[in-house]
Amino acid sequence: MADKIKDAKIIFVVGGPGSGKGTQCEKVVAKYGYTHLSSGDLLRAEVASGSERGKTLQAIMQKGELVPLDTVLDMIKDAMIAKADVSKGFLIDGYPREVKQGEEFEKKIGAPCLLLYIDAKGETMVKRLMKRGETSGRADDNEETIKKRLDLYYKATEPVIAFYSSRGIVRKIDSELPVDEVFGHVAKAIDGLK
Ligand SMILES: Nc1ncnc2c1ncn2[C@H]1C[C@H](O)[C@@H](COP(=O)(O)OP(=O)(O)O)O1
Ligand SMILES: [Mg+2]
Repeated sequence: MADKIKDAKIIFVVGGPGSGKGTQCEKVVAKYGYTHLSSGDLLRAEVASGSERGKTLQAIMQKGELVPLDTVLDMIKDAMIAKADVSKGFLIDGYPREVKQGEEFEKKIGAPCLLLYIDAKGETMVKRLMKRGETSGRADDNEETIKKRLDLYYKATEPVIAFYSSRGIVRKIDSELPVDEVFGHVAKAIDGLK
């Protein structure tokens, strides 16, 4: 089963909460037909299902903490396998959150050919998340949880970027720009793939 996705084009989309990962991924889907898998969306769908696992996940996410690695990875892998036959490539959005998650992903699924590093300033991310929180209904889009998520991002996720930089697959995207300009740079990075 996993063989089907071994040779797939895999792009990691990494950046802080509210940096614009989801926004850019949607545009990539529209232009390139890639499959967008947001680890956060997969987890929130599990929460919405009302399952026991969902209840445990909700408590963790509400605190702004990372859910157990195996849970996220299994969800991503299942979703990738489900799309393997029709997908031209996969955008893995919001994963890896820490270096260990990247290592496990590569062991169980495959290696990314590109890491899009969606970069915005801390104050910009807070501002965007507070605004998103007015309508998102997300339990973690509140001031206290936002602060925890940002701290965790700097501590756990920034090392992910350093880890993949040494492989030469990181493209840093300035996400302070208007959405369409940001996308121009994202598209250039994707067009640069073999
Ligand atoms: N380049 C940009 N300029 C202004 N606002 C942006 C932006 N990119 C995203 N946003 C807005 C849309 C959302 O309300 C909010 C967070 O974006 P998002 O795509 O949901 O972020 P993420 O998925 O990284 O958490 O910021
Ligand atoms: Mg998102």
